Amino acid sequence: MEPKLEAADIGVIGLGVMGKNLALNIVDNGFSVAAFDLDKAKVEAAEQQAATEVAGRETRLFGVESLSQILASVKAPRVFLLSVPAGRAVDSICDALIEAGAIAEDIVIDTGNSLWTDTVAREKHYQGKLTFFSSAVSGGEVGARFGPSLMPSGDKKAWQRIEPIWTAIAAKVDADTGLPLERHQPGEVIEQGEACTAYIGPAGSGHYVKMVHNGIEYADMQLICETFHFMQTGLGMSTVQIAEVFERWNKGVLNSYLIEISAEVLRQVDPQTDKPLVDIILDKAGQKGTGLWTAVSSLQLGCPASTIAEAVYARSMSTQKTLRQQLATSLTGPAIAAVSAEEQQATIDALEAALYCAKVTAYAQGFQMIAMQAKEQQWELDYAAIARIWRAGCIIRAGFLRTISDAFEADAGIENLLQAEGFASKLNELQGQWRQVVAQAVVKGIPVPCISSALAYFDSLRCEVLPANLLQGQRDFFGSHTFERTDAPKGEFYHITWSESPRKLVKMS
Ligand SMILES: NC(=O)C1=CN([C@@H]2O[C@H](COP(=O)(O)OP(=O)(O)OC[C@H]3O[C@@H](n4cnc5c(N)ncnc54)[C@H](OP(=O)(O)O)[C@@H]3O)[C@@H](O)[C@H]2O)C=CC1
Ligand SMILES: O=C(CO)[C@H](O)[C@H](O)COP(=O)(O)O
Repeated sequence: MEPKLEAADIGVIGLGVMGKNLALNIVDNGFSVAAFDLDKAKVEAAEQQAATEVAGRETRLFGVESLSQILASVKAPRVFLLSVPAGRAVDSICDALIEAGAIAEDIVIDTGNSLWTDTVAREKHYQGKLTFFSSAVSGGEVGARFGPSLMPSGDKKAWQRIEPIWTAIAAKVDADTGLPLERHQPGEVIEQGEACTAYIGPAGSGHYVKMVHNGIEYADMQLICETFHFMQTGLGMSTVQIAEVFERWNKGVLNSYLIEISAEVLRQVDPQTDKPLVDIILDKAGQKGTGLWTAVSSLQLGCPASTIAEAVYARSMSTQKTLRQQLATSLTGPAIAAVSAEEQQATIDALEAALYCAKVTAYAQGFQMIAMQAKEQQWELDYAAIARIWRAGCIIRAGFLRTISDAFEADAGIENLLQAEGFASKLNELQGQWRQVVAQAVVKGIPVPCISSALAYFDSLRCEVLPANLLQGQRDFFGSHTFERTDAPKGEFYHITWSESPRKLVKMS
């Protein structure tokens, strides 16, 4: 590999699933790329693909053998895109770049799923040595190749420098319809439409937004899985019949990438056994941490995100396979009776309504978390823009993100999406079917942790008075923790002298 010094518009470091495809996407859009990976074979594969996949195209991707070579191969002011596993690899590359001669003006963009607090720390740590910038990416392999959703944050000058590349490679949506303008072929470019990227805010904010995106992704996926499980075990439907239901749902309010791919997965036959692939896939879910980080952050913020947290627990529960296998024989549940065709259809309709309502709660929880964190960190975020850049390219892209961006455009100050008229009226209308699904699941003994916790979230938000009054009484009883009164100003605290007789009310200072 002969480095072409001072030639490339950008250097890409890490040519795995995401890095290679982002590099090829950048090339499609007319920019030149110097590419590096620890694994030489990956560099050669990327070079080969860039050189051959579009007939007659001038090659704009060339590989380099070291970080020193990549530094020598990118036009100043230099920009480097990192696509490596979150954690130590990010720091080891930054440190090695500095040792190899990187300077403060060089921009290093971390596109991995890094923990947002690490990003905040890195921006500070590398100040004066290089410009550490971050841009979370969503869209998986195909998104990276043909148009991801990009969530950049950090130094504004760095953003001005990279914006043209980001705008070019991001997914696009039609400005009038809000629908994705998709491309599927190497070499294809979409210049019109709105790009699914927008400067999010100061360092860490983009990774926080991406983390919550993934939390919503966990919830969305688990909710779909619960409807699948209900149809399979409660309604006795085959995987192909359920795929047909998902295909129908994808044409309605549930229109989304995750519904679309769920239907495809259900239609897939295992090449080895000719059985539905889903029946062969072991029911133990993996996770890399972003959903868990979202759940932890919600607890730290005191922002209820129970639908998201239940989705993380559902993955953990799935991994307890041996325990479940043992208990499946000793813990009994109700027998599930066969249902009539009419009952089956009514239940499928109710499941569609329940899935829609529960999905809205996951987005409401996610957006409220982002707003609460923004307040704590003093980030000024544009929530409508965040919803807009999720309309295409990312894993949670869905028709209804337009309703979310419309809601924030109408009132940027809403605290929770359930305050938006469009969502409130829809959930009010559909809640009967949502309740029916949860009730039937309980009667039949089918676990629906996310759908049911979402309903509890909805019902809690509807409750003007929650039993936290009794709870405060309990706390005061055993620990003199005090309570506020409904008939006194907020911030005044009272205590009952529980162990005295007669008990007295004491106003605390
Ligand atoms: N896959 C996905 O759908 C998405 C992934 N992400 C995030 O993007 C990042 C990359 O993910 P993905 O592409 O899937 O991961 P991969 O494991 O496929 O790719 C990572 C690449 O980085 C290389 N690498 C690791 N350390 C170094 C280093 N020190 N110097 C140079 N190269 C290095 C690896 O090489 P080697 O294999 O030889 O170690 C590998 O080729 C992760 O943070 C991930 O969380 C974000 C959105 C979606
Ligand atoms: O960021 C992503 C999509 O938006 C990745 O696909 C994510 O890594 C998937 O997470 P997990 O492995 O925990 O399911």
